[in-house]
Amino acid sequence: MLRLDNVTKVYKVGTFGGKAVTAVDGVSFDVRPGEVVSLIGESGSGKSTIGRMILGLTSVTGGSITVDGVPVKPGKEYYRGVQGVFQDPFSCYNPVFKADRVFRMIKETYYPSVPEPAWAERVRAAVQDVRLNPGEVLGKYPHQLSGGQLQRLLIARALLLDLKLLVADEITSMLDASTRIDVLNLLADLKTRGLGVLYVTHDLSLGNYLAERTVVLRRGQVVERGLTGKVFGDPLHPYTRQLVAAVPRLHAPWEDAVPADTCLYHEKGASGGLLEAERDHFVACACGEIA
Ligand SMILES: Nc1ncnc2c1ncn2[C@@H]1O[C@H](COP(=O)(O)OP(=O)(O)OP(=O)(O)O)[C@@H](O)[C@H]1O
Repeated sequence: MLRLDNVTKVYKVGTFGGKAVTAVDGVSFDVRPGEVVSLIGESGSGKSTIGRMILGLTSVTGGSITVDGVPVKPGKEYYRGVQGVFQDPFSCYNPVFKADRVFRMIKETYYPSVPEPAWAERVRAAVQDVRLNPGEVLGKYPHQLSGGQLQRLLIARALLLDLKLLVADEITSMLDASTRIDVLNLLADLKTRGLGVLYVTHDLSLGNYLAERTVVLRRGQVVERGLTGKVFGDPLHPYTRQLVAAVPRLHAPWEDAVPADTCLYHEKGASGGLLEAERDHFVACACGEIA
């Protein structure tokens, strides 16, 4: 469904755009219907840039991004099937309007001919689907709702469309632990409706909890990707090993990652792209990481 092929993003920065920052460099992966793929990497690795390109919020410099074979095309039809939810739910609402105005905008744009009572029923159902009580949340201003409630209303809003793909960018980072799990479980529910979810996070344990497949990004490049159990159960790239070793564990001391002394990619004589080390488990060259 979502497919990125050799995608690159170069930002022009500095006076008159004289300098170039390569934020994303030759990235390829896909998201299938009914699965969550997590995009993991340190700050500045290019995760949000990838999300923004998929949502048509910034242009692609090279390569291609398609949804069901169709290139990203910002506009009404595209956003009917592809939506984003972001880290700070408050920034998505206008504080002077009641929070459920986000639903009104969907109706005006996509469903102007649906009669009001039928629309109100659809909104109520979508709000219940995200485990909120319509009577408690509809009709309130954003400041009268919690971050978790606002985040869920944004997901409900997305559910009112014929959604194929949801880009969820750090959506749980401002939530407390119990609300975070609620929202994560909600994303997991979306899978059962056949939606694809790209879950952007720097938190490996949340990605591990939720995602069928994982893409590990470093400095704009994919260093490892594949089935989540394989990527985190048997990390092949030194950077992924560092990430796994850095996950805090209760009642256990921090562990150092085992330093890599060989590059699997070159050991296996791979060239170009990623090495398929085993089925559904790919790794990049790690020569630059070997001491
Ligand atoms: N609009 C922009 N103009 C210039 N450079 C940008 C722009 N947006 C991002 N960058 C640069 O691109 C790189 C990737 O940024 P991006 O926000 O995609 O990373 P990220 O992995 O999402 O980071 P974080 O986890 O901190 O949000 C960084 O070096 C960043 O400074």
